[in-house]
Amino acid sequence: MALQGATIRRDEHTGAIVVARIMRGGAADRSGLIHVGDELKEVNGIPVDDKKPEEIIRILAQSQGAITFKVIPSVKEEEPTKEPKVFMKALFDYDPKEDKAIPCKEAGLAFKRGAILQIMSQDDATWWQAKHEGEANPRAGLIPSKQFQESRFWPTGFRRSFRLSRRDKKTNKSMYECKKSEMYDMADVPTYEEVTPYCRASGAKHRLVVLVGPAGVGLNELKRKLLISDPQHFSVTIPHTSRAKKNQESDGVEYHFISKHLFETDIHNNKFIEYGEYKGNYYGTSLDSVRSVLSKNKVCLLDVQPHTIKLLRTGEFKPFVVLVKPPAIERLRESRQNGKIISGKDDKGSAKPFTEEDFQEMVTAAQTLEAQHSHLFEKVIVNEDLLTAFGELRTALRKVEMETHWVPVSWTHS
Ligand SMILES: Nc1ncnc2c1ncn2[C@@H]1O[C@H](COP(=O)(O)OP(=O)(O)OP(=O)(O)O)[C@@H](O)[C@H]1O
Repeated sequence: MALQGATIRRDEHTGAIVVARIMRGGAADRSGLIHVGDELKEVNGIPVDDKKPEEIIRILAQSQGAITFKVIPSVKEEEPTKEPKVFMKALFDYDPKEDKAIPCKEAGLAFKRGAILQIMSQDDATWWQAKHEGEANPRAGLIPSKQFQESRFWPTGFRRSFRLSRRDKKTNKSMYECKKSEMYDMADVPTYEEVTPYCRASGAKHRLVVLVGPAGVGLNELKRKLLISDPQHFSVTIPHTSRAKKNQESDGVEYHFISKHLFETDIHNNKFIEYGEYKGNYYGTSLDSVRSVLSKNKVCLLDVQPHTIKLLRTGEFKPFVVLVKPPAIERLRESRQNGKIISGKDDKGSAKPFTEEDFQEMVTAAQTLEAQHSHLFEKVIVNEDLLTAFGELRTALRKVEMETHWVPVSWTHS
C-alpha cells in the first residue's frame, strides 16, 4: 500500500501496521521522519491498530491539507542514505499495472526497453527502487530486481522438462539436447545491464560499427554510401578465402588468400568472427581484420549475423550495433522495383530482381530479429528511402564519435 512515498503492511507476527519501505526521494524520505519498520499508530488522530492497510489509505485519500502521523520508531537505525551511482539499461519493457507480483502497483516505475535507470536502492532482493536517469522528479519507484526478473522469465514447465532432459523412448536420445550456442543460460535472459557513460577521447580508437539486417535490406548499399562519402574515415574488413586467386586479384586487396588447411587451423583457433563454405571454398571475416582497420584509426563497418554480436561485445571493440529493417511490405514493393538481390557469397553470385517471396521473407526476418535481439540494437533504421536511411545512419555514427553514450561497465574496465 502506498502512503506519501512509503508503503505499509501488517506485520504477520505482531499484527501492527508497519512501514514496509520508503521510496527514495518521496515525501516520507525527504521529511526524514519516517523509517522502515516504524509502527504506525494514528493517522490524523484516528487510531489505525485495528484497520486494514486499505482502510488507512482511504483515510489518507479523504483527508485534506497537512496529515499527521503518530509512529513508534523502530529500534533499528537506518544507514544515512547517499546517492547511489548505479545505472542499468533496461532490456525489457515493464509496466507495473500488468505485474501481478508487485506489492503495490502505484509505487511501481514503468519503463521501456532501452531506458537508462538510476538504481536508488538494492536493499530488497526482489524489488529495487529506481528512477529514470536525468529525470528531475526525485521520487523513486519499484522495479523487479535482476534476480527476480530472471527467476520468473521462463515458464515453469519449460524449465522442469529442460532439467529432466527427457529421453525419447524409441531412440533413447535426449529430446532437449541442443548445441551450446542454442542453450539458454541466465546471461541470455534480458533483464538489466549495468552501464556507464562513455565518450570516446579524440584520437582514441573508434567503436566498431556493426550492421544487422535481413538479407537484401540494403546493408551493402548503406556501407557503400558511407565509404564513398568519406573514404579516409570509413573502411571495411578484408575477408579471407581458401579459393584460388584469380589473375586480376591481389592478395590482401579483394581477399586474404590462404590454404584450406590454414583456414581450418584458424577456424579451430577461433580467429574468425564468421565463416562459411560456398562451392567447396571457405570465406570468412577474422577478428584481426577488424583490428587492422581500427588500428588505422578508421571506423570499421561490419555486417554480421545477429548471434555473432555476443562475441564482439567486448571492451576492445565497444560495438555500436545498428538494425536496418525494411519498411512495411507495400512500401518495400514500391521502393525496390529496380532493386536486385544478390544470391551467393562470391562475386559470381547472380543478382536477380526481388520476388514477392523475398519481400515476405525480409519482413518476417526483421520481425524475428527484433523479437529476439532488440536489446542489442542501439539504433534502428528503416530503409525505405535510401538517402533518408543513409542520412540517419551518418548522423548516428557522428554522434557515436563525438557524444557520450551509455555502454556496459565491463567495457570500460578492460
Ligand atoms: N532504400 C532502398 N530503395 C530502393 N532500393 C534499395 C534500397 N536499399 C537497397 N536497395 C536495393 O536493394 C538491393 C539489395 O541491396 P543490398 O545488396 O545493399 O542488400 P544487402 O542487405 O547487402 O543484401 P545481402 O544481405 O543479400 O548482401 C540492391 O539492388 C539495392 O540497390
